[in-house]
Order: sequence, then structure tokens, then C-alpha cells
Amino acid sequence: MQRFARSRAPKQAINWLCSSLNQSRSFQTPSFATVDAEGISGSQPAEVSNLVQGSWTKTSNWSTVLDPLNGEPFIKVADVDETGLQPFVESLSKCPKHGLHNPFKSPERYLMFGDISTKVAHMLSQPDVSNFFIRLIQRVSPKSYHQAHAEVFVTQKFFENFCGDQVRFLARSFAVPGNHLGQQSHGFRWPYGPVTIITPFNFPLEIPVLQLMGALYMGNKVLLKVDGKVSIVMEQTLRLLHECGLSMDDVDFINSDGKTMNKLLLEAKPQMTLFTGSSRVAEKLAVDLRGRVKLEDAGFDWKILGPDVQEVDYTAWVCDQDAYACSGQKCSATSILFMHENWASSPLISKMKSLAERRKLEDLTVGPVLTVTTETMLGHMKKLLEIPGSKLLFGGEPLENHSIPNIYGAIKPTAVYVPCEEILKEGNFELVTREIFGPFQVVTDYKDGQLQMVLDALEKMEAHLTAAVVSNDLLFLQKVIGNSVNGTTYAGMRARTTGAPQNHWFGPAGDPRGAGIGTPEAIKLVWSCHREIIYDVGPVPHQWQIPPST
Ligand SMILES: NC(=O)c1ccc[n+]([C@@H]2O[C@H](COP(=O)([O-])OP(=O)(O)OC[C@H]3O[C@@H](n4cnc5c(N)ncnc54)[C@H](O)[C@@H]3O)[C@@H](O)[C@H]2O)c1
Repeated sequence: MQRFARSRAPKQAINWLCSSLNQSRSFQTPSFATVDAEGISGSQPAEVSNLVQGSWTKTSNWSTVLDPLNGEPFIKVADVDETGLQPFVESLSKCPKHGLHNPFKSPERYLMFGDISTKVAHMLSQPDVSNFFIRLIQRVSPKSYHQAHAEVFVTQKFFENFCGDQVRFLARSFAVPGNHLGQQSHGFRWPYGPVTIITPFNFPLEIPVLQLMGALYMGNKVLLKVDGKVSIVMEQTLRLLHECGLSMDDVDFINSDGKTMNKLLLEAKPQMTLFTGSSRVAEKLAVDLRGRVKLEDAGFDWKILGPDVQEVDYTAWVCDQDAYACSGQKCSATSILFMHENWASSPLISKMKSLAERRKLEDLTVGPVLTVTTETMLGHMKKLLEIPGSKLLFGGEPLENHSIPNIYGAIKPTAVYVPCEEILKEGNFELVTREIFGPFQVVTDYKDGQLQMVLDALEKMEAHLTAAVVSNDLLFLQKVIGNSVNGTTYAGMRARTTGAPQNHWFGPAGDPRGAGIGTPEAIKLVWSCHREIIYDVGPVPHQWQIPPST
């Protein structure tokens, strides 16, 4: 979000934009929307507002988002600075610790959220509405139509999952008989009350919506902050939610830089903060907020190809999707691929190379990298190539003929081979396991007797988000799964690291602060705590007498 000289749009980007305009000419802008996803441009910039204490507000301090495809300043965001925090602090402080609803207070709100979910699910199933969000996502976080569609589809299915009575079932309690008549213990799911959600740029709709709704379902009041580069998507989503019955006061929405948000958190003291983003910020917030956090942080995700080589074309395709779809900007993207020597002697790598080379900017199957520059990615590659025995497998060059502004990255899908023995060496491990949030992966191989070396590498890693064990050899699967911890691990010859839908728990394991997203279990774990009410209503036994002191 910096001001940049306007650059000429490249031929491919213009062609692509024209074809997408033609494709979507028949779509109407939905009634709740205040922007036209197709029409936003340097000459017709969109504006993003804040929402606090039930009203949409603007500020005098606008930051500008550059169109990732051509550098035009195309979105103006009303940024709140440190002097504008008070309304947000006050708004959050109005919510008590026992929340907006709980099993003993306003239980009708559980039903209300079931109804809201039904309406939103229906709205998102309308082609005008889904296309609006698909295109809006593509404009700010460029990814292929298919990938943006998947994001909207998963979000719609999530809402379908929480229609009717499903929200109140999230707050299901249990009871255990007591020691005497009249005594019974009941376990309840209790909200935290005032909470905050902070999310990154890469899934502008899915991540904030799934976390936001989970928080609301369980009875919390939410202050939401989405990365400013993409916050237009959630601003429009909130307008959709309001149209479907969400109260204007249940969610506040702030646009600010990270430092200002950090200050707000220290002042507002939310009971819980869900942070999704880099490990650097996650660790800072864990300290600043004295542990009142749940974290979904960096992913250095691994895939192991076992000894049983089969379905090489399919496996190559999944490897390509896992590493390079969304230009590698999924926290679940494969960062390192370990192949058994049997795969190393198959045509896998040459097939992966061909698939990577099909990707093109015109259809956004490869595109701008929003948080890592070309220079950083290629610099990292150079350092890896200094490791003895390493070599470039494919890619390794900047994208050509584009006008992606140079605050963003633009490289061809890249794979660098590093020998497994070298990866484990003290000086190399940190370098090789650095997360590059772009179309970049490390590939290595291991011999039949070297599985332990691979497992040692997994043990040394710090992020344990997604993983894939590609094999149908049950003993091999057992060995790898039993010796690793990643929170979302796919196992079997169709295993992948990316593409978790709303019906799979998604989140890291091995960290008590780890959050989850999507499923009822994730919602209950992240957005509610346990409260035990022990009823002890009597009667006191007939002729009871005061016993001796104990
Ligand atoms: N685990 C997951 O589910 C998941 C999902 C998506 C992305 N990620 C990770 O996110 C990272 C990419 O996103 P990014 O680079 O935009 O992350 P980031 O940590 O820089 O930013 C994430 C969010 O935090 C805000 N922020 C930054 N500093 C802050 C501070 N001091 N206090 C409060 N808020 C602050 C940002 O404005 C943004 O909204 C990658 O590491 C990726 O693996 C993880």
C-alpha cells in the first residue's frame, strides 16, 4: 500500500481483463454492494470504510492500494490512525465477558445466526453474488478464476453447514450425575465476549468469514481487521451480512496498519484474539497479549512421496497445484518435496516442469506475489544454489512482459533441488526451511534406508500446518504419520497439502496456541471456553446434623 507511479498495463493483462469483462457482462452488481468489481480502476477508484458502533465511517487519512496487475492506484482505504482508536475501544468494551449470548442469555440469537446463515448461503449461491465476490477477490489477490471460485464455494458451503439448528448445536452441553440427589454437573460452551480477529491477504473472503461467523455463533462481539490490500472484500461481505440480518452492532471493522492495530489491541484488551498471518507477528502478539491468543501462522509444508510409484501424471498434477496454484500464496502450499529414489527415477520432475510451464499471467494461473519481491525470491534461490549438490530444476526467472509494480514479486514457478544430507546440516537448515510465500519449492530425494533422515528434518521444523504422505503403503504411512505432527495431514496416493474445504479441520498442531478453522470442532475450540455449572439443589438429607470439623 504505497503510492506508485502509474505504469502502462501490459498487453496480456489488458487482453485478460477484456476477456473477463466479456465473460461477466451478463452479471449484475448485487443490491448490497457499493462497488463494481469489474469497474474499479485508477480513474474510478473504490473506497473502503470502517464500521464502528453500528455506523460506517470514513477518515481523513486514506491509504491507496495499487492494482497488482498494473500498478494503478485503484482502491482508497479509510485508514484509522492512532488518534482514531477510541470509538473502537469503547465499542468493544460495551460487550461483557459473558458475551452477547450464551446458553443462559438471549439463546434466540443462536437461532438468529442459523437464519442469517441460511440467507447468506442462498445469496452466495446466486450467480450475480458469487461472481461479484470471485471477481473482487481476483482484483485484489490475483488468482485464477477457478481458485477464486473455490474460495467463494467453500464459504457458501460453510454457511450451508450452519443453517437451521446447527448453530445452537455448536453450544451443545453435557451433564454428569452428581454424588447425591439434586447434584448434577453440566459442561457448557461459553463465549469470551469482546474478541478480535486479524487476517492476512491471501484468502480475502474465506479466512475472515469462517473465523468471524464462528466467533459470532458462539456469542462473541468481534472487532475485525483484514489486511488493507484486500479489505474491500470483507467490507462488501459485511454489507451482505447486514442485508441477511446481522445486527450493525455485532461486528466492528477497522482498516489500519499493523502497528496501529497492535496499539488498539493493547488498549481494548480483547478477551481473545485470533491471528492468522506470519509467525513474526504471531509471536509478538502472543507476548503483547499475554497469551490470550489463538494462532494460525506460517506454513512450511512438506510432502513425502513414498516408495510405491504409481499414477505419475496425477501425482505431478497435484504437486504442481500444491506448490504453484495462487502463485504459491497459500499457507498450505508445498514448501518442500521429499521423493523416494523410486520417484527420482520416474518422469515426475519433467512432468512437473511441463505443468509449471503451462501457467501464465493471462489467466492468473501464475501472477503477482503480494508480500515477497522478485529480488527476495531470486536472492533466496541463489543462496540455495550455493549449497553443494543443489541445482535449479525449473523456473528461477522473473515473469516477462508484465507491469506488475515492483513492490510485488513476479517469478516463474520455481523448484530448486537440494541434497537431503545438506538440508540437515546446521548452517543450511534454517535457509532451506525459510517460508517463501510465492511460487517456490525445494525438492529433494532420499534413498530406501534414509527415511529416518527425512523424519529428522520434519522434527527440526518449527511450523506444523499441512503435510502430505503420498503412498498407499500402509506401513510407510504409519511410520511417517506416527513420527510427525502437522495439524492437517493428507495420507494416501491422492494426498495433497492444499485445498482443504470447509469439512476438513485446518490448522497447525503441536502448539497449545494453535487455532483451527472451518469445522464445528474448530469453532468450539477457538471461539468458546468450557464452563461447568454444578447444580446442587438439595434436598439436604432428612435429620442431617453438623459433622465434626475436618
Ligand atoms: N496458518 C494459516 O491458516 C495461514 C493462512 C494464511 C496465511 N498464513 C500465513 O500468513 C503469512 C502471509 O501473510 P502476511 O505476510 O500478510 O502476514 P502478516 O503477519 O504480515 O499480516 C497478517 C495480518 O496482521 C496484521 N498485522 C501486522 N502486524 C501486526 C501487529 N503488530 N499487530 C496486529 N496486526 C498486525 C496485518 O495488517 C495483516 O492484517 C504467511 O506466513 C502464511 O503462511 C497462515
